[in-house]
Amino acid sequence: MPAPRQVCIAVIGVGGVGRCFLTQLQDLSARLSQSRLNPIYLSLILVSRSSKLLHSPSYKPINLATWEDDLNASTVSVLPPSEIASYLENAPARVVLVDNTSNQDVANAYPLFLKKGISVVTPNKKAFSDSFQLWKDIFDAALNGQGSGGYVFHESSVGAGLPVISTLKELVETGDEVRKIEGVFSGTMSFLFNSFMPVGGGGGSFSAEVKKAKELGYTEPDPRDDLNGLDVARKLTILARLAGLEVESPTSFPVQSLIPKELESCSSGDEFLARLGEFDDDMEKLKKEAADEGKVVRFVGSIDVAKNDVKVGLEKFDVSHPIAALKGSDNIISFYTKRYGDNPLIIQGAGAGGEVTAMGVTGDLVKVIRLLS
Ligand SMILES: NC(=O)C1=CN([C@@H]2O[C@H](COP(=O)(O)OP(=O)(O)OC[C@H]3O[C@@H](n4cnc5c(N)ncnc54)[C@H](OP(=O)(O)O)[C@@H]3O)[C@@H](O)[C@H]2O)C=CC1
Ligand SMILES: N[C@@H](CC=O)C(=O)O
Ligand code: NA
Repeated sequence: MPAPRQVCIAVIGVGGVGRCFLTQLQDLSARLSQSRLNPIYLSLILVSRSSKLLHSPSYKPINLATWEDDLNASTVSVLPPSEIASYLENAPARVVLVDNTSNQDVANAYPLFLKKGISVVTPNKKAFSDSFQLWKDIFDAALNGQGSGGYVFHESSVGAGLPVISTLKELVETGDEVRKIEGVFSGTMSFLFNSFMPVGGGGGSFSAEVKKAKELGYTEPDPRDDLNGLDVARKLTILARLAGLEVESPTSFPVQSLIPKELESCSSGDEFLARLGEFDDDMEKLKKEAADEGKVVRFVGSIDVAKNDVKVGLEKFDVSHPIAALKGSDNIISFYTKRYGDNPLIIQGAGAGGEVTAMGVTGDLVKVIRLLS
């Protein structure tokens, strides 16, 4: 029988997604360690939030049942990514870093982690949708890119746990020609328009639905990052790059913002949310204009690969269109390819929420563990 193997895990970010991930990690850890033929032991060796960090110089595993109390009791301040990388590179087994933040500094350090042999799994879009140079640096360092370092997987950076990135990669790797990708890419925007402007009329005020989307854990930490279209633009940047386009950044193509001009100078997300209701009438007008044409408005994006054309914004849809019929935070993503012809390959389901996003992260972790074992 082969010797039992160990994989060390470090988790940065324990918010809506991070907490769900840690619960899923506890289950996964129990299942892998109980395998009779091929046990694998997962050791959590670092956990951190924005203010605090828990780790041990001797790499003593953190208890997955008590991590939260133990982290709260920690007196260690958060460390810069370079120090975290130095700690992790000397761990007693291969390490997977799970970044559950939306932090740019952590994202910028992925090439460093990867070069040190540390694998990265993450729902954080920042690294893959920032400059094209950062994208190149990551995949030049990664073992599942052109490099010899750790592995990198980021399924939940688009469509939460839905298999969007793995599907696109397989289309490309098996030689299909991806022509167009289009759909609804934001759980927040989907929820907002499905509940503010449902087919058949009714719906709450726009500002009240934004607050609900935040409470449900669908929005980015600052909901302005969803409403300004940038979150969708980041997802399209990632998909366009995977489809072969050298998109320079999420601001290098047209993106429609739903932030009223007067609120662009708000100094915080809370101030923005407190004042958003002042603009509900504008959104009601948009709703009425569409209804008068027998349509609804939805926030969509598209990538035309041949034309190198990416765009994000509002569009009107007939009430019979599948995009108009979406429910809750559902995303719908259609891949038009040479093989699939006029009938696209379609992926649909919840595109935001802690559990479904964490599932994509845990799925990526399982892929890395298999590759490392
Ligand atoms: N929520 C969703 O439905 C989806 C989210 N995502 C992505 O998942 C990621 C996490 O989202 P979500 O859980 O909703 O966000 P939250 O705001 O709920 O959680 C973010 C966590 O990151 C921590 N954090 C922020 N900066 C740092 C830092 N420098 N060092 C250590 N910890 C830090 C925060 O610390 P503290 O607790 O101290 O505030 C918090 O624990 C984001 O990148 C998001 O885009 C992707 C798909 C869907
Ligand atoms: N805020 C995002 C979360 C997932 O990426 C969304 O609403 O889709
Ligand atoms: Na996904």
